Amino acid sequence: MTNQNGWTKSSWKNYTALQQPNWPDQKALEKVTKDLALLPPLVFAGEIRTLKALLAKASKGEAFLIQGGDCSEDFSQVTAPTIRETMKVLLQMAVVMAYAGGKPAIKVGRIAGQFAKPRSSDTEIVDGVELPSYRGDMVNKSEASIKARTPNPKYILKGYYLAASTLNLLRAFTRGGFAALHRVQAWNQEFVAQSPMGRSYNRLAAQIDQAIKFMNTIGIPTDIPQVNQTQIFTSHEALLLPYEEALTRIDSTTGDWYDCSAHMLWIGERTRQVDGAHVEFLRGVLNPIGVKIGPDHDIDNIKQLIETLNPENEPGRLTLITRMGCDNIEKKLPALLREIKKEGAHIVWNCDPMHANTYTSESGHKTRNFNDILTEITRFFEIHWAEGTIPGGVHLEMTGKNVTECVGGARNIVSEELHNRYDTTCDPRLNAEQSLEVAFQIADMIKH
Ligand SMILES: O=C[C@H](O)[C@H](O)COP(=O)(O)O
Ligand SMILES: C=C(OP(=O)(O)O)C(=O)O
Ligand SMILES: [Mn+2]
Repeated sequence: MTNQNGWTKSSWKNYTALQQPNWPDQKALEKVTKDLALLPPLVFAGEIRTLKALLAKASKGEAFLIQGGDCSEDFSQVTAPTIRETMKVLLQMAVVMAYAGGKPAIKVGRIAGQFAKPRSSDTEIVDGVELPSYRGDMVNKSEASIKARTPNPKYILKGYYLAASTLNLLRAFTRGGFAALHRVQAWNQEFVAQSPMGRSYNRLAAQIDQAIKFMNTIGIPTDIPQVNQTQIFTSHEALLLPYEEALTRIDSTTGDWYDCSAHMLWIGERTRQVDGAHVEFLRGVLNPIGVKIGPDHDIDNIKQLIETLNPENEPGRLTLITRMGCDNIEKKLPALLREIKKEGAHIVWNCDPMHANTYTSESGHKTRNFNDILTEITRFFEIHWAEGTIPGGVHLEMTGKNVTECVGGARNIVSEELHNRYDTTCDPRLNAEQSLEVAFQIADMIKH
């Protein structure tokens, strides 16, 4: 079935798709995608439209987007504690934005499907042996052996089921009372509570608690969805196009196409070619779409991407996720903002302060420095203020766990400590305390 300009859910196949795994068994891949196409969608189109409406507010400065989660979700970490702790940090960050920053936060996880990774190189050398690179748990395993690194399409199906169970738990927590504002104090984790950030958070939580008690005292009902419930949306990089196609469905209520693998999908820095398969695929679904933009972008090319992905200039449809690096952002972002502003395009400008601030420590760990991350965020805000554009959100690699993957922060993790709890299978994440610290800093800026 075709919609505008020859798009179908398979038309991407006529274009070049970069960063696809070398599946050894094409027949097995086809079988998996056929099976997937018969399985239920993971999200409902109505929820996707709700997110788009919220993002339209972020594009006007009336809300702030917090998008965050693992670089690469790990199948073995799809457990209740891991999901709960990541969700708690997102809730904490959102409450800090809303209470200290005075702006409602839109919570979007890199969760329930962030299982496929683009890599700089097809192979890597581990202990002198050349192996295919790890490309995410939906593709191969991170262990260093030829067998583990061979792409296997059955992992796609496993990823679908794990995404479904993650979403199920998120819905239960956010709708079933766990995320109620009465419990704002309980979201602080033990290892964070004793830290400077944890103490600031506790003070803020106590004030919210008092406000709710006061409302109860004077007879304002607090047993209402605005207090009792919340919504966490899902997102991932739409990299594995056979998976995305299989979950792309017509919404029976409107007749429109949606990619029902997640509420929001983004296109990575490495796959955003205007004439590439990823752009072709995403232009035809009505979800909110993100595009990563690194320091080597060409402004005319970004204009073409905007025209292709959002020809109607619909607010909330397009989020541009800039990841320039703390040293490059002042050179690169102002001209981009100025030129796109001239076009009158409605954009949610989102700051990814992680991906251009990565380096390898002496110990051999891929890491990021907390100060570089904060510097990129601060400059992002300052540049937007100077250009008269709107800083709409932040995109973080983070976890609720007490990992030691990024150096710095209030506890000043040093590079010698990275090996203590370095659990990521791909890029280094902020831990719960470092994430909360970022939230307080942002809250200060969104009050502006
Ligand atoms: O998360 C993103 C990418 O997969 C990652 O940054 C690329 O890393 P690499 O250069 O180690 O392949
Ligand atoms: C691969 C990623 O980012 P980018 O496309 O910006 O490099 C990512 O977000 O993990
Ligand atoms: Mn990453």
